Parts: sequence; structure tokens; C-alpha cells
Amino acid sequence: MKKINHNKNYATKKKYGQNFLNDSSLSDKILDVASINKNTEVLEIGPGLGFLTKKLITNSKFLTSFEIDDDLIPILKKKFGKYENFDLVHRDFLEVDLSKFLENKKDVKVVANIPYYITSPIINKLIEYRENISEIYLMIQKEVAERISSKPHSKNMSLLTHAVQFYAETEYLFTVPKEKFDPVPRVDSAFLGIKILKNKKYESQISEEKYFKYLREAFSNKRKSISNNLSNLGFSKDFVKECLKKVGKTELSRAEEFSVQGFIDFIGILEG
Ligand SMILES: C[S@@+](CC[C@H](N)C(=O)[O-])C[C@H]1O[C@@H](n2cnc3c(N)ncnc32)[C@H](O)[C@@H]1O
Repeated sequence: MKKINHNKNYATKKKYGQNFLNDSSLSDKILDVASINKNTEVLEIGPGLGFLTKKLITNSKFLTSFEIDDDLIPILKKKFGKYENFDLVHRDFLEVDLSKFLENKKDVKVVANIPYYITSPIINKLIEYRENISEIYLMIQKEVAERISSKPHSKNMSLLTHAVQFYAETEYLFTVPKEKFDPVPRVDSAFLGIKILKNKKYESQISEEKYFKYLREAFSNKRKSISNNLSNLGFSKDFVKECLKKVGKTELSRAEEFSVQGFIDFIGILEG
């Protein structure tokens, strides 16, 4: 246990990524951009001291919150135990079998200020449940939000960008300065929206396995061109250069120039 959060007289734990929001105007803004209403079923990861929890309970149909920290459970139970549309799950979110909570549910939304040390595993896990979850709204580290929501040609385009944009539309919603957290972290944050694509827009065109096999190689060395990187898959550089021209790229094109659709088209040309 490290620093004391003087407002709440609670000793925050760094190991659980505990930086609690302290500006109450933010909770309204978050509920507003996530369009939460009385018909919405919501999941929250890491309620902490309940900064978002009360508003989520009173404005949604049902809230399920997952909290790992033993010390927070009695506090949360005391504050919110009386609400019938609230389920507090005392578990490590990454270990939980989510299907139990999402069975027969559609269009569930996730709204959370998550522990940043497990941002990618949390997003990957939520995307796995895309049949049941339609929208994901997360407070995360600003640079990671920029990366996930970046557009082709940006230096921020990465494997992670594709790992999310293959399944979802992403939107950088707003920046949150580090002073809005207690204790104050080293980095600024941002609120990110992830909307699962309808009708499996890209998954219907190509298998995940094939897409990510090519993508991993394309990004294997960011300083090298695609024609260099794809030689690992047995393609000659000249052949890859020809294919690049066919999709309107140049010989020196790099992986970060591609959108998801552009990369699917490129794989189609490569495979003939
Ligand atoms: C950044 S704090 C956010 C707290 C609160 N939502 C807020 O905005 O003030 C992250 C929360 O996630 C919890 N947490 C950390 N790792 C977790 C895990 N693996 N599963 C569930 N909760 C976790 C922490 O204990 C903490 O309450």
C-alpha cells in the first residue's frame, strides 16, 4: 500500500493501477458520450471507490462491476449493496468467465476507468465477446488511445490499432489531464470509444488467422518497407512491390500506411 488518497481516507494500491478520478463533472460527461440510459446493460471493470458506479447504477438497466481489491469490496457493498440492479463481482477481470455474465445478452456496453497495466488484455477480452458487447468506453493512457484510434499514414498506426480496428470503429473522445486523478499519475489520459462493427464487416471478408498472420509480418520491423518484411512469408521482394503498386502504394510503402480494408485488399492481391 502506498499513497493515501486524502479525500477518501483510503490507501491506494499501485499494484492494481489505482488512480481514482476526482472531478465529478467527468462522470456526467462519460455517461453522456456513452449514451447510457435505462435500457442499457453495463459492465464496469475496476469500480474503485465508486466514482462512476453510482451514476451507472442509477442511469442504466443493470450494472455488473468487477473489482479485484479485497479492501474495496466492503466499501462498495456498503455504498451500493442496496441497489437491485447492481452485481459486484469480487474477481480478477482477466480470470473471470465472462460468458456467465453475458449469456443471452445483446448490446451490452462497457464503461470503465481501467487499470492501465492491463489495457491490451482487457480490450482483447472484451472484443472476444463482441456477440454480446456492442460498445466499449474506456479511460486509458493518452498515447495508447491515440494509437488505437489512429488513421492510416499516422506514425501511431500499429499492430494494436489493427487488433482493434479489425473488429470495431474507434473514436478518441476527449483528453483527461493527469491532475484529474488521485494520486496524480505520470501520464495524461484519454477517453476512448470502441464500437463493434455491424455485420462483421471485415471478418466476413477474411479469417482473423490469415489477416493477423500477414499483419504481424508487415509490422515485424517498423523501419523496413513491407516488401522487406513480407519476405519472411516466402514472397520475393519484387513480387511484393508489384502487388503494392496494384493497390496504389509504392515500393517503399510501410505497414502504417494501410487501413484495415486496404490491407485486406492487399492480401487478396498477394494471394492471387
Ligand atoms: C484506475 S482505477 C479506477 C477506479 C474508479 N473506477 C475511478 O475511476 O475512480 C482501476 C480499478 O481497477 C481495479 N483493478 C485492478 N486490476 C483489476 C483486475 N485485474 N480486475 C478487476 N479490477 C481490477 C483497481 O483495484 C481499481 O479499483
